[in-house]
Amino acid sequence: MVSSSQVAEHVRSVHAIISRPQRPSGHELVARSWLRCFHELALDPAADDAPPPLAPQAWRERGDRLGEVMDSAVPEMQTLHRQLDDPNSALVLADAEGVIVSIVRHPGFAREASLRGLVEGARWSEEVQGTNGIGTVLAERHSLVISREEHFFARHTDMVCAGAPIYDGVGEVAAVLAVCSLSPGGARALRALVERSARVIEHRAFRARHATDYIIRFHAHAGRVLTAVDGLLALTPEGEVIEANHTAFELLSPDGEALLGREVTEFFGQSLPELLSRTFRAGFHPLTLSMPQHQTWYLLAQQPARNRAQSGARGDSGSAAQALAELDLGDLRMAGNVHSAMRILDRDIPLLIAGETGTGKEVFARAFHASSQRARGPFVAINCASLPEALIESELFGYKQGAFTGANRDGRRGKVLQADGGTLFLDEIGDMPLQLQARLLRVLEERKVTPLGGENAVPVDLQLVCATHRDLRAMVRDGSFREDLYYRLRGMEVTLPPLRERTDRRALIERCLNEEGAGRHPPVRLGQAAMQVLDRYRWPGNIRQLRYVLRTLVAMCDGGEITLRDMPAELMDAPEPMPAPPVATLPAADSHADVPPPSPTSHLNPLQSAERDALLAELRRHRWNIAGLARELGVSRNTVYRKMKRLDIDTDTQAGDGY
Ligand SMILES: Nc1ncnc2c1ncn2[C@@H]1O[C@H](COP(=O)(O)OP(=O)(O)OP(=O)(O)O)[C@@H](O)[C@H]1O
Repeated sequence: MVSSSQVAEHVRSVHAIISRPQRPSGHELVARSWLRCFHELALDPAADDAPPPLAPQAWRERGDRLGEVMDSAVPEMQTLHRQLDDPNSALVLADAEGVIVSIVRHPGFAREASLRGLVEGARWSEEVQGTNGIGTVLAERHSLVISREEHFFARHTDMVCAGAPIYDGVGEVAAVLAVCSLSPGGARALRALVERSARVIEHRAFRARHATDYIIRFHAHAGRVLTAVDGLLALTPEGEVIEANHTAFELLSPDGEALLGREVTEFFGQSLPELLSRTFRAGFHPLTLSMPQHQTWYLLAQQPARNRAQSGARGDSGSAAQALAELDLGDLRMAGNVHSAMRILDRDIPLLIAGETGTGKEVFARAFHASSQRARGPFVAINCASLPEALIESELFGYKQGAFTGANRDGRRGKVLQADGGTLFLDEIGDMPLQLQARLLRVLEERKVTPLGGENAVPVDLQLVCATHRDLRAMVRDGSFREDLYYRLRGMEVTLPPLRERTDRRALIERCLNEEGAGRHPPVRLGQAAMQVLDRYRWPGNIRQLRYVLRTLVAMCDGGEITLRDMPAELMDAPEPMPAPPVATLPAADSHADVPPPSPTSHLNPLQSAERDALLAELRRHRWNIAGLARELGVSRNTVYRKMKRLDIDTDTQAGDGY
């Protein structure tokens, strides 16, 4: 806590700044806030008490009023909290009046947090808490960091607080996401992380709120379309703007001119139906629109994720299509796939999922089913590659009693009929024998099944989803797959990217780790260097292999953290480094803070760089005591020196480190 001499010192510096006519440049924002606190709000910097927090019912109601923002914030806050990995911090969501409605913190920080008023129901507006990373964000309407002595109240001067606004669809601040930390360092990085998470929350909330509206996603930079920082417009079927996200306001209305209620043609020179059909023809890749004033927009028009009738019928407005949406972790191609699949939900169009083994084709099929109106019906999966050819037919179409020798006496319904009212998932469809392809085609065309040995065709109503890792088009060309069936199956085709090409790999690794480590106390985390190795590995077995590796790591992990030393040798010795991903995932809002300086070690391959980072981290942990590190690793000092040499770590590096 802050001592009385520090309080006196702080009060003196507050008075010095607010009474000075000329304020030091670079601190205008803080000085402005101090002036507000002192003159307009008549606050005393030495005051050391705050009003009690609101009663639980009152702050819970405020949280409920945030609706989709609250729903989207909860999982994102958990992810950010894990990423920050700071036991002395609290991550909070406050409403537009600065009242904390949700908080995530380490259990060990609970007492410190409540001593500082970082509890649900506490109000952190400037009126109550002076200059701070929540109230000052509300006053200034942009993300910022309030660091230690920049707080108005002396009682907060041992804290760093970074906050970012979350906007609603009409350009107003709906909430603030903030992290308050007692740990030293990293304020700029904190701000970038909080800002990015705020954008993710805002984006998800916007899309959930407008699941039944037409959406335009756009940006002036091609790489930002379909990320959490693109512009979003929600439109009526006539193409009128209903709501816009903050980026859209910034891009289309930089001077604050009206945006809502205007027609989309005014901005992009084309009507909504034109944009929709061009997007469709472009295979759901962003269009390039060159405007007369030399402005170029990259844009994608999307149909409603759900139609209104469906949303009513499901009666779970927020969560429909959720299972599919959850597969979108930021990779451009996955986002496109999810979007394409959403478009055909409940429209009786077969889905064909292509992709290497282990890329999540079955997971995608299940999510498609779970997001549809058939979610309560059966999901029936059959792997055409794992069944003997002779059995596929009876497995699929069933048989009447006594149809063939060895058949069950009572007959069998077959998978197709079992899937009635639900989804039939035919995995490895490329392995289906030609003669059965003809039968399947007939079922799809007639929507009726005749079991083996039976006479009467039984009507069936199902959604068909097929998957393959083969090149079906080539199979059609060489005659091993029926062309008519191929076109019948691929009403919509999505290709899942291999893990090594996904730009959201880290998020996916985090997600799989959470699932594999569910229920572990303390939760298992990945150290930075270990994450880097996983991120850069080639993953020939894709997500399936990733899950096996994580499962083993979790099982073997004694403490709470998986480190480089726990990594299996095949990952460390991988011969080929990962190629750089094709597009950036989420450009951080504070992009300057994130641009790394040119590396003196750029001749190292990514795996070597990961090794270098890990060794550097270990050296720092040992304050560059090589003998100590060697002892801990159980190797000779010479081995450490050799490794340092090979990885370009020398005493200059140490000097740059400040040791
Ligand atoms: N988005 C995801 N999040 C978490 N785990 C996933 C995801 N996608 C796939 N997985 C995991 O990866 C593994 C492989 O997934 P799945 O069986 O769907 O792949 P597949 O492409 O159908 O494989 P195959 O072609 O070999 O049948 C499973 O353990 C699954 O849980």
